[in-house]
Amino acid sequence: MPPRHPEVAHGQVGVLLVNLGTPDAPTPDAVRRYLAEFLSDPRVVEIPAIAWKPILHGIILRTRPAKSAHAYQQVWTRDGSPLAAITAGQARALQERLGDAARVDWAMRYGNPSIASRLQALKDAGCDRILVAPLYPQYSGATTASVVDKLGQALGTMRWQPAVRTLPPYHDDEAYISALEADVTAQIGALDFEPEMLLLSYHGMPERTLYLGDPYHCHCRKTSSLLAERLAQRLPGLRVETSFQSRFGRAKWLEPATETVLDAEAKAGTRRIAIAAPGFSADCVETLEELAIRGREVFEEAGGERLAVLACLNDRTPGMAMLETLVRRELSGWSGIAAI
Ligand SMILES: C=CC1=C(C)c2cc3[nH]c(cc4nc(cc5[nH]c(cc1n2)c(C)c5CCC(=O)O)C(CCC(=O)O)=C4C)c(C)c3C=C
Ligand SMILES: [Fe+2]
Ligand SMILES: [Fe+2]
Repeated sequence: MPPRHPEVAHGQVGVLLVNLGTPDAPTPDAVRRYLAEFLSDPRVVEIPAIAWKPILHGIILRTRPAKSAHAYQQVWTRDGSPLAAITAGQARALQERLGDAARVDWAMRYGNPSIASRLQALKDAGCDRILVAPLYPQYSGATTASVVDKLGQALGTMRWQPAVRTLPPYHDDEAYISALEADVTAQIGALDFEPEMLLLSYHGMPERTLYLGDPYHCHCRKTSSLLAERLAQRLPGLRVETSFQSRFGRAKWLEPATETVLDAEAKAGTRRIAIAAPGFSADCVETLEELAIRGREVFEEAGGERLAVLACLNDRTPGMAMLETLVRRELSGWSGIAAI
């Protein structure tokens, strides 16, 4: 084969947005495939494989897919899984904002489209400098680090690698806090009732990870305190609390649990609550089903009257302006792209 280097496109900058991943269809089979990959990641379940595999294949993958498929069916859209549809929308919106400065694509850590396939696609399109942006504001080993692990594996198969850098966590970034402040304030202002309390619900993690040095819990708390400080000016009198949702498995998870707070607040007389999920860049089964359907049931059964589950930043203006700022900052210095 003659050398093909001179003909190969190069000199472009790429941006790869990465989120968690989602099943290809809301069916038990597709959910089983997705969960098998997700829950085999040692960053997610930190139990030695020899002990975990029999539990995963013997119990979890026999029982959970049907239950989870039911949850996915309730939130599935014409464009597929909300998480995938919104992430694709974020990539389109960011491409519009960046224009010729960079080529934007998106991938999922588990399932499709894979990090390896979109990394290669960017490389084939001439991107020899690529920013990989895990869309997790708060760092955790199970999310941010797992994306970087998978990126490393993909690079390990490439003869001619692009130069890469990764977006750092942005839990306390001025651009992120301002986007949340603007978005939450606007959404609460548009409600037909006045909430007594704003609950900031983050995805949970096993509590043990906190003692092992994972900064996730501290990052969540920091986001909450920075946002609460801003909201105290904009919405005085609104009580802001933090909780952790989506408990999985038997170990102790970060507390307080979102469900427990909704139940206890209603029983203590709180009638009107708004929930925001600042740790999720895009609405997904965890916000649309767990919070907006099951959370509402818990709150109403305990005597609560109004529950508003606010939308995530998604691909609307405040969130996209934030992403543009974060990405331009990382790209500045690459091909003369200016930071803003
Ligand atoms: C935003 C940060 C997330 C952290 C931290 C996280 C940790 C974590 N998750 C599980 C188990 C499950 N998570 C599931 C769904 C899910 N998780 C996140 C994000 C974080 N997870 C998102 C965005 C989603 C939604 C995916 C979608 O398709 O919409 C699920 C699957 C759904 C279900 O069966 O309930 C599981 C399982 C663990 C064990 C963990 C930390 C160790
Ligand atoms: Fe999760
Ligand atoms: Fe969940």
